[in-house]
Amino acid sequence: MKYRVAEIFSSINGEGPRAGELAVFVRFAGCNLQCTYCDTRWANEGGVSYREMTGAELYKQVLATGIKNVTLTGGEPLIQPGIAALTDLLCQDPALSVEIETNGSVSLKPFCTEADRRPGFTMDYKLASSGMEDKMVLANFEVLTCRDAVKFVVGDQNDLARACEIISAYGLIKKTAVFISPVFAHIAPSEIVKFMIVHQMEGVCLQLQLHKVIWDPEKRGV
Ligand SMILES: C[S@@+](CC[C@H](N)C(=O)[O-])C[C@H]1O[C@@H](n2cnc3c(N)ncnc32)[C@H](O)[C@@H]1O
Ligand SMILES: Nc1nc2[nH]cc(C(=O)O)c2c(=O)[nH]1
Ligand code: SF4
Ligand SMILES: [Mg+2]
Repeated sequence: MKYRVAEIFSSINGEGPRAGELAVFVRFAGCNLQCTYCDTRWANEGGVSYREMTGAELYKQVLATGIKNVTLTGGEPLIQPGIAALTDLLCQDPALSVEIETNGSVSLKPFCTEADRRPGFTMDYKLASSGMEDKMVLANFEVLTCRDAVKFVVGDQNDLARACEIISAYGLIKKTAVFISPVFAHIAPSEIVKFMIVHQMEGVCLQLQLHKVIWDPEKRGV
């Protein structure tokens, strides 16, 4: 089995439950969605250059970094054929902590098992401003646990109101970690905080993409 790898790099994780920690990123080529605001559109385009790598090659490269947190992202990692074999390979190593960034359109039921060792999922719930809300698999909320996270990337007040509604309707705070993050440069973080105060969004964590503060927001491989 070979995987289409658009880039591998070491950085600090700029998003999610392990924000600020060192992580090695594997970005797969290709996505099944087209979010209006996507900051990695280049990795989804037909002509993107990628390396075909086996699981063993990927594992070796991850080990060579000496970094213990591994983030599989994209593109959409869960549409890579044979992705479960790769997560099994990485997760059998007790020294590694594996996280998958996924877009909410793929069923997580086959992945969220009772197994001791499985990846943690950070699942986006795509809101109206992404143009992809109708693609969301709502049944995923039944299988996410405290090992996982749901992220709402909000572009406007309408998105904020919808995120608030979903969090409450599905009791997400009791089940899993919940993040709200602005579409970069589209909505002021202070507007989000104001909304959180007014709507008493206890247990929700505002998150800004750290790597876009540290480096040029357009820079790849960071
Ligand atoms: C590029 S996506 C790749 C993983 C997967 N396809 C997904 O959407 O979750 C990784 C994360 O970046 C976020 N993201 C993409 N473009 C963004 C932007 N312009 N501002 C803020 N977050 C963005 C996505 O919402 C997602 O949480
Ligand atoms: N530093 C850094 N952290 C990240 N966390 C999630 C990312 C992603 O694109 O999925 C990402 C990314 O692209 N860079
Ligand atoms: S699902 Fe993720 S990679 Fe795909 S278009 Fe949306 S943000 Fe970009
Ligand atoms: Mg990114």
